[in-house]
Amino acid sequence: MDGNDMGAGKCPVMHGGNTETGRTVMDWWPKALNLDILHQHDSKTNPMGDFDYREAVKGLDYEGLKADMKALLKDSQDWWPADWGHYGGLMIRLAWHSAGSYRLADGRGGGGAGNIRFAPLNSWPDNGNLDKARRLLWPLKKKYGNKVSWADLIILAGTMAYEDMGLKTFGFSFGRTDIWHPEIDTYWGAEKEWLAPSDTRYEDVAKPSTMENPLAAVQMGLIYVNPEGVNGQPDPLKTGAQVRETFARMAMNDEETAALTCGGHTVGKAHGNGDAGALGAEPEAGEIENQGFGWLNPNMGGKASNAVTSGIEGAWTTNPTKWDMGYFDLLFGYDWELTKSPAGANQWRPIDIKEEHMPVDPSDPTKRVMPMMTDADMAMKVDPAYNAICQKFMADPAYFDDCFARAWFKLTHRDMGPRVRYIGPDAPAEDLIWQDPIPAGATGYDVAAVKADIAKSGLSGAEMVATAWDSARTYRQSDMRGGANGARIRLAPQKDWDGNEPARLAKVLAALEPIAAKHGASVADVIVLAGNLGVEQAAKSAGFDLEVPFTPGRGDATEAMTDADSFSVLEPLADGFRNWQKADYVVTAEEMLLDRAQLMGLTGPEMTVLLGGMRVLGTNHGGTKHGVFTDRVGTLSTDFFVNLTDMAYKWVPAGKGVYEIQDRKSGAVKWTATRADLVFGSNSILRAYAEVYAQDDNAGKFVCDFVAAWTKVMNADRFDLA
Ligand code: HEM
Repeated sequence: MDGNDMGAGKCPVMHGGNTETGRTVMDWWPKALNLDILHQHDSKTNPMGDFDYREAVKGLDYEGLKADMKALLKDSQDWWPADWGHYGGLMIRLAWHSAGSYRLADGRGGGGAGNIRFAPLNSWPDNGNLDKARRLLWPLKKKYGNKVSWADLIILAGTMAYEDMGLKTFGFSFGRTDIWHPEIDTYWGAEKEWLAPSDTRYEDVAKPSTMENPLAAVQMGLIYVNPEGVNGQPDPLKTGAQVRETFARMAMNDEETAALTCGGHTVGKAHGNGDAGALGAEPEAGEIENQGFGWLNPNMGGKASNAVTSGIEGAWTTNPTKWDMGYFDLLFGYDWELTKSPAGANQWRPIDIKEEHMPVDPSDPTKRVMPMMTDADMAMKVDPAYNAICQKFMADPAYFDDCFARAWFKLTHRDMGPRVRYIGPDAPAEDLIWQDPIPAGATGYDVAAVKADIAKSGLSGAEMVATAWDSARTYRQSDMRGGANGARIRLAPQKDWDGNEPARLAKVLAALEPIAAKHGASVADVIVLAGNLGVEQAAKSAGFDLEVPFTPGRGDATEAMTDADSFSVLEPLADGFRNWQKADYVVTAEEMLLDRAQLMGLTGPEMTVLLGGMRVLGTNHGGTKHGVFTDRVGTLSTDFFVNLTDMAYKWVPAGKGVYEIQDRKSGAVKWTATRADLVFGSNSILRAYAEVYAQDDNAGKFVCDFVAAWTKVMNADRFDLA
């Protein structure tokens, strides 16, 4: 019998492969660790192979693309006609929704990778009709090809739209590399239903700060707030409070938030002139013949004014294709009353508006139509703090222009990391505090002499390794912040974080800072060099004479260059690698370990080898016994893996998150461990990795792999070398 012999009652179709996403082999155990988040964006899913986009874009005809973009914005297509013959509003919304998924808490989301091309973002209710915007851009993507990524093209489209409509922008950087499948590490919320009521993600929806972290949108499928009000109930004051919290979670203060909202709605319009219920499915659920288009509107009839997107209908200003002060003129020039759009959405209407203040119909310049405000726009007038900021903008339009231009630049560039990563002729040269600036460091000093002085400093190997690790571990690839470069570990707030053991840190810095000064090296370099020395000494006591690779040139940041508030989100609440944890976190130690490894850009084997190494180097927090798996602390041995897989021991729970490693025969407690340690024996994949390093023939491989992973962590933020 072969696979084609179908017995009675069996499915007549060959169906051997798991070809749908609805059920994966791991669905049986939804609580199992999702190690796949460490192995995304594999070269096998990338049609471009090892193509280096950030190099290729340097050969782009920048001015040609910008001119073509401005022409495209005004070239209305019959299949999706432009409002007033200008796609500016639509493209700005595309760029804003691309960038606006960024959240400060974990640095994930944002427009830096072109993820809006894929589900779920391509099908979020809030991203309605942005599929059209991307398809409109296709001719330019096709023409400029490999030299421009989708991610860059999308942000450029919004920025050129503003420029074309009259704003002097703050600049633009290329350099966003596309991904080729959706990120699987980003947590967008636990809801199973689009636009489920806000209450599911708040402890108390009346208190915006109680929204679940790291989320930054009030409902599943929205970019920020519900435009109709909290849970769809209009009340501008309450909506204003949610606007404040959601934008703060995107790293925006009140002034930036007001500038963005008012400047965002200075151009374009909302679409709700028809029956929202008539729209087809979102792109990911669409019929195959729709070719990736969603929200198909049977009543469009080739007319821009019939479009339905949010369900809200109308423009905010009299001249919606011009960068001007029109938003303030109408919002503050009239009183507003609640009304419903043709699609039934809650929105606000001006009372007794003068005919000449009404915008014209997007499809018919001879007809004037009502403008509108959303509940979030009304918040700009009703909320006292936003109102005061708007008064300042109205009194000084040049100030408003500058605030908006800077906030738009921050919105669209924040997740690109430091300024050294910017590419192209329009990248601004000014250092901005949110870029976490770091001055260039010295390279010409005598590295061997520095190391010799560190060796004489009296610091222990564990002290040196732990300090270098603490300095580097804040790095997150999600928005390329943190890391050892800048030596911000010696500044507030980092120097005072519990996890950095302030007393031990102060002692180590007091020993290393004079050495840095003596040799003209940065403290950042000397911290890493000390860690490398600690690793070399530990390898030597295991019988391996090696030198950890080192490249000088890190700089030292100052307090003035450090936005202390925005650094507080980088504080590790747990670090499974150092077996350190604050008692009251909700996810388990192994989940924290996995999350940190993903943010640091480590693979599963790298995470394994680093953890196993840290456990024998004696770097566990505060000298507690947890997680010391060896009788020869400070030797870079495979003891963690050997002991973990040794049947002479058994593992016994001994209180919250702590386990005793007992000798099976005598019952004596040999060591203690936490969940972050035990998962390397319990998870089937991690155990397979652990077994590799426990094998007799892999002690040398372990040391090599540890040094390679360590070097990767120490250099993760060296964008100056890229
Ligand atoms: C307070 C948060 C915000 C809310 C609740 C909000 C809500 C909305 C809604 C409901 C629409 C109508 C979509 C449609 O039906 O086509 C819209 C459109 C638009 N939004 Fe916002 N928005 C917010 C912030 C922003 C920001 C920060 C920007 C950019 C800086 C922006 C730029 C735009 C633009 C340009 C359009 C017009 C789109 C077009 O002409 O097709 N919005 N917004």
